[in-house]
Amino acid sequence: MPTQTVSSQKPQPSLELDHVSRVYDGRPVVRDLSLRLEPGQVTCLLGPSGCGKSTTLRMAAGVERQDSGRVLSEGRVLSDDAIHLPPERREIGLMFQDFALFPHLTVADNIGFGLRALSGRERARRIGDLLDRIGLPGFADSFPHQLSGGEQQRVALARALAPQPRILLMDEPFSGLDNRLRDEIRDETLSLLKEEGTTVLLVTHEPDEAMRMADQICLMRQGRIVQSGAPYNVYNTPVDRDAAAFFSDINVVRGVSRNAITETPFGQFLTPGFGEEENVEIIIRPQHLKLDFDRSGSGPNPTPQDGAPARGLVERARFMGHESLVEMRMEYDGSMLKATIPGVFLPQAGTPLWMSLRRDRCFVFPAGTRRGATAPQK
Ligand SMILES: Nc1ncnc2c1ncn2[C@@H]1O[C@H](COP(=O)(O)OP(=O)(O)OP(=O)(O)O)[C@@H](O)[C@H]1O
Repeated sequence: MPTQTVSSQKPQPSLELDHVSRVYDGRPVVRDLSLRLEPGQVTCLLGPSGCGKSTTLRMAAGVERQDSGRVLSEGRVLSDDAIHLPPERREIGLMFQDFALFPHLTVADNIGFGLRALSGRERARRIGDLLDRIGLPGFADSFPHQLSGGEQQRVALARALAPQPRILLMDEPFSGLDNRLRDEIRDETLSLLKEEGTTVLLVTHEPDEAMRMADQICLMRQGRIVQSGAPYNVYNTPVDRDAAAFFSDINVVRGVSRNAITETPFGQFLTPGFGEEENVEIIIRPQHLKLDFDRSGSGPNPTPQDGAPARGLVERARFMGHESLVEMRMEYDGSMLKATIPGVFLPQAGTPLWMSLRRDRCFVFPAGTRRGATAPQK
């Protein structure tokens, strides 16, 4: 096999992209991107449409060749300037959005498509086992057109996993399913992937999907990975304002740093490392903005955890199912802030309420910059 081995002291990732780049028509769409898939883990490439996720996945698969950089598997070079193994020689499974089953083959033959090397008995055993595990034991002789969308998706997953690929690359595999079914199929898929111990790279533009599925999220923007880590860390310590905003609505409180302190209607924030007179943005998610009733013009006492409260008037309140969304207009400067409150809380428009910010959930960034994170305020 025309491959080379690269020595390394660290445990080898199942798949590694090493400084890969891709240019289309003179436009860089993947820029110097490095990524490691750890064995048995689900890694989600998450980002807005057009940021280069699918191109990255196609280079990992070998369907497409990078202009520069390398693709390795367990330290073995799969593709670089000299070598390029085709997809079928990479022991990689692929599953795309249009998971097109072969319409003229039965469910069993679709699942068994990649198992032609096995004996008839072994093949039948593996197909039967997978049919049981996807919850479709009686469907072996059905044809794809006789199945619902969710059932077809399950069969496509079984087909992709049947040859026991070490690595499965999935490009928006759930996007053809309706919302309710999607959650169910995602959970089933994750259980099956974990049972099989498959290493997965999953491309999605949906933060909820990445949070639900991933061991590691790689957040992409304009051809680069701007942040990667466990879902909890990526959500709770965003690298910049846009990274925070990708996962939920955000509130932005603005101020100016003077002597390493930024005054806001919610009290002082420490802004060490900021320039004198530098504009500061304090970001907080709506669920971390607290609301309190107005008691004859005064609010709750300031605390180290929540800083000082600021008063506002309810602009509108809406019931969203499991929570209520309250939009507040700040008395201080007329700006709008949003709070989400669990359960039913629907104050009348014009009601005065006091808002405070959970300090440990605030992110402080220089205004208008990307990737300039400082630590959350303690
Ligand atoms: N074969 C191609 N030729 C020219 N441009 C391409 C080609 N494939 C993709 N592009 C462009 O490269 C950019 C990145 O595309 P890519 O499909 O990787 O993004 P994506 O993040 O997966 O987006 P989406 O979620 O919409 O699929 C896009 O602007 C796209 O139009």
